[in-house]
Amino acid sequence: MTVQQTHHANEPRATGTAVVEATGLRKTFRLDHREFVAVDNVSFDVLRGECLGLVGESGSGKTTVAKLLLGIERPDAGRITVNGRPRDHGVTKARERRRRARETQIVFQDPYTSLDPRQSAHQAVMEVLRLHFGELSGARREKRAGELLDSVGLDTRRRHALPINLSGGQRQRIGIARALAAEPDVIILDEAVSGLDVSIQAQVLNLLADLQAETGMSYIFISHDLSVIRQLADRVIVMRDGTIVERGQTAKVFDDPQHPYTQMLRAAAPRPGWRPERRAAESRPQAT
Ligand SMILES: Nc1ncnc2c1ncn2[C@@H]1O[C@H](COP(=O)(O)OP(=O)(O)OP(=O)(O)O)[C@@H](O)[C@H]1O
Repeated sequence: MTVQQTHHANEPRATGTAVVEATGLRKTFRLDHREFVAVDNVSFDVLRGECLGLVGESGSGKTTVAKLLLGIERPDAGRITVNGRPRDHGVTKARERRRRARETQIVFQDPYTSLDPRQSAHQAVMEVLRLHFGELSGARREKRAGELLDSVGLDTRRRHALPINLSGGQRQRIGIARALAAEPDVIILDEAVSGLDVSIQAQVLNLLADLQAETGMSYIFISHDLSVIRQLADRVIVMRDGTIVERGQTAKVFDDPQHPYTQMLRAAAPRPGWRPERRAAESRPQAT
């Protein structure tokens, strides 16, 4: 096991209302003049207040599903609705883009590339607040920025530092604070804790669970790491080569996987007691 257990794992929170509904999604790319199917016949919903896990090896189509949901990629077939409204691709009107940003936000794996290197955490959050809550006074927005940065645990000194002077975990917290600032219905977390040290990973997962309990928003949590999915996701979808091979309540799918691919993923995942450092020490030549 690479991360500690969080205290919120798999507590039922969802309300039963679907925020996101995806039906029959298909996405192909052209590679070397050949058609390549990245996502094929993928259907799922995300309930209000739930965390849906999307698990699968690299290249299984998880990020493509996220891009389809955000409207960054256009599906070749299928339909996506968010809060009952179809999510068509290629929206150009600023007002519609803003409305969508209030519905869905994404936090990427590498916060460094998605953050503006010239902006501090405070400035990044203020920018989102100005965009979405222009009707609030400057003082109210300042107060809200302070609350958001408090909630992700960035202290006064760090919230005014530039990203280059922060650790990976601290930068990830900026990404989360910025996503939260829009008060979205759904946050997509795409390998959002994968690059972090184990202890920081556990802190960020706990933070996400706490924030979800407070706000009732939904998460789509994308990861190739079964142990982090197990901690946060109520339900899980297992993807392989662009298709869903298994789905269900997270504990049930991981404790009793039915599909050979899920069984293989589980067998390949590090278990409690697995200590890479011990293996390394064992194979290291003895000092003389
Ligand atoms: N713009 C694109 N053009 C061509 N092929 C693409 C494009 N985007 C994704 N693919 C291909 O589609 C497949 C699915 O990619 P995707 O990024 O969705 O997988 P993933 O499960 O998120 O993997 P990872 O965990 O490595 O990000 C991969 O084989 C990828 O190379």
